Amino acid sequence: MADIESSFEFSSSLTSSSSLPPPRTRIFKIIVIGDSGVGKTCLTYRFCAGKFPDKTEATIGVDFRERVIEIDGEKIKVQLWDTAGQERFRKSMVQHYYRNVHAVVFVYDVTNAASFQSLPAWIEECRLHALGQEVPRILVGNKCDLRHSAQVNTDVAQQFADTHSMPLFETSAKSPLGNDNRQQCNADHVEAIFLTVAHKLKSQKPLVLSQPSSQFGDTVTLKRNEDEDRGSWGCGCWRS
Ligand SMILES: Nc1nc2c(ncn2[C@@H]2O[C@H](COP(=O)(O)OP(=O)(O)OP(=O)(O)O)[C@@H](O)[C@H]2O)c(=O)[nH]1
Repeated sequence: MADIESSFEFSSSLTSSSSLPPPRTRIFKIIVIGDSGVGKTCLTYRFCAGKFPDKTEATIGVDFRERVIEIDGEKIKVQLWDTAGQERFRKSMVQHYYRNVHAVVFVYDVTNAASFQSLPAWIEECRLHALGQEVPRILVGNKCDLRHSAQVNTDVAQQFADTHSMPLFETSAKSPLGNDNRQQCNADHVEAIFLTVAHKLKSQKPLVLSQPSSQFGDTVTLKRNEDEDRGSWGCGCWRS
């Protein structure tokens, strides 16, 4: 079984002067994987910085971006790990990606059939690192602003997503009104996709403290109950 853990970060600035437990921020680690060039950097940048990046270069190893969001009054840090798609830039880092992962986002490029065909290999790589169906996973078809050049049919993608028990989201990290856009494409999905994952993670069963913190200011790790809910999303495919 995958090691599904949730980290809590304690605010050290508030710990010394008060006997009350310090405020804490749950951290959800979400890894974003898929072939090189499918738009992982652009998707994560869009969610964390709110815009499409001016220019990107191939990711080397891993980048991570964070954004704090509030759900039902609780502050949650969404940590997106943007992994390198190119094998030569992945080798040394792979072990680090897969530790303490709360959710996986698989990305393909709707204009690149090969990136869709690579998905089983990415799923297998996750499985080999103990990230199977018990970990929330979603499938994202990116670059739907280039729909006229699409090579991956939505129905085929949906079938694949169903087979692997994942919700499918087709979206664009780029503006829906970009030059190449002929059909309205809901880029707000980028926001909604990651928020959906965060809601899903937050709504999972309460956490049980498994490792006591010796000092406030440390990051402690909480482990989930063994019998937690598995894989039910209650949300379907979002298409533009
Ligand atoms: N039209 C369009 N182009 C996009 C979109 N998302 C990304 N791109 C472009 O696709 C190219 C690759 O994007 P990246 O985000 O760097 O791809 P990546 O998956 O992070 O690539 P690696 O770091 O090599 O794994 C860049 O030229 C982006 O501008 C999109 O939604 N629409």
